[in-house]
Amino acid sequence: MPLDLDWVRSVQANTSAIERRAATLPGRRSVKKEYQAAWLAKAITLIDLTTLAGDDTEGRVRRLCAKAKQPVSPAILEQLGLPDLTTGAVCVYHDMVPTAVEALSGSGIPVAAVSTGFPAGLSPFRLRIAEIGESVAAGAAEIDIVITRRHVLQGNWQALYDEMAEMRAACGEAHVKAILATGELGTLRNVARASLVCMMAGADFIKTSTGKESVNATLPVSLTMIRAIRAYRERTGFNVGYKPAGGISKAKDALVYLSLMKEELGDRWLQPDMFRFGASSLLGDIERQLEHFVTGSYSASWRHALA
Ligand SMILES: O=C[C@H](O)COP(=O)(O)O
Repeated sequence: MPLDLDWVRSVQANTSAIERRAATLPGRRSVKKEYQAAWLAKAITLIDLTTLAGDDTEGRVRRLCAKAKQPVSPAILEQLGLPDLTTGAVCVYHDMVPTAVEALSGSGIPVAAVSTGFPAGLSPFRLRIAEIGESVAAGAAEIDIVITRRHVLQGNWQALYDEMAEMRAACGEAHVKAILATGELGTLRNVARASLVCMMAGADFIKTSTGKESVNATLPVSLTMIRAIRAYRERTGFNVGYKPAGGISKAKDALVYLSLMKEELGDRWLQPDMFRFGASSLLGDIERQLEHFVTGSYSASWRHALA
């Protein structure tokens, strides 16, 4: 849709109310036993299993892809009655896209590439656009772009909209997730406004963080972005997906996020085309919990070192 500046400037965020609501979430009694196992299995299908490290190698990416195809040991999956469970996607740097595409071939698991000069997003704009094209040509079905934080901090919504719209166009058929790097946006009001502008410019998903900021996904930020998605849906009829990313590494945290999605947006946002966790180590903890559910004992975390 065109940029609606009146709408953007009218958006406010009541920080203390958002923080109060977010603080009630982790302390609640959680689901137990088979209900917990079912929610954790659901969480696995929503993970963008990620490696975004300077020392990534083809070998590491191939191991990660094997893990995405078979996220939990076959014995546990058999007991759960879920033999075909996979993660939602594998997320890598552009350079690793061909390796991931080859390793996942035939599995139906999409490859997501972080493009546009990730994580700072400050390389020349034409190079950021070219990088998207190269990632798509290499087989990435999903592109995680980073926005220019400066545009938000300066309230230059037109520049943010134009940037996002051009990146959206460069993605073609690929799905685009807009990383806001919320830890660098200063206020929750900025987070809400940036979310809205990216949705207006065509983002399929809005995503909290690169995982490289000093503050990554948080519940107050998530509540702010989820409410922006809800407002956008109510006003335009378009569903936009949500991806919290960075620092989500415990199964119990995943359950809190899923309950938040269910309460705020409903079951539609518990499907892989509407919700993802961006996480490098969450799967290992979920696997431990599922093993405990099936065997009654906890395994050492080193047994689940990968992912
Ligand atoms: O988008 C995904 C993040 O980079 C992953 O962050 P994490 O390593 O803290 O799970």
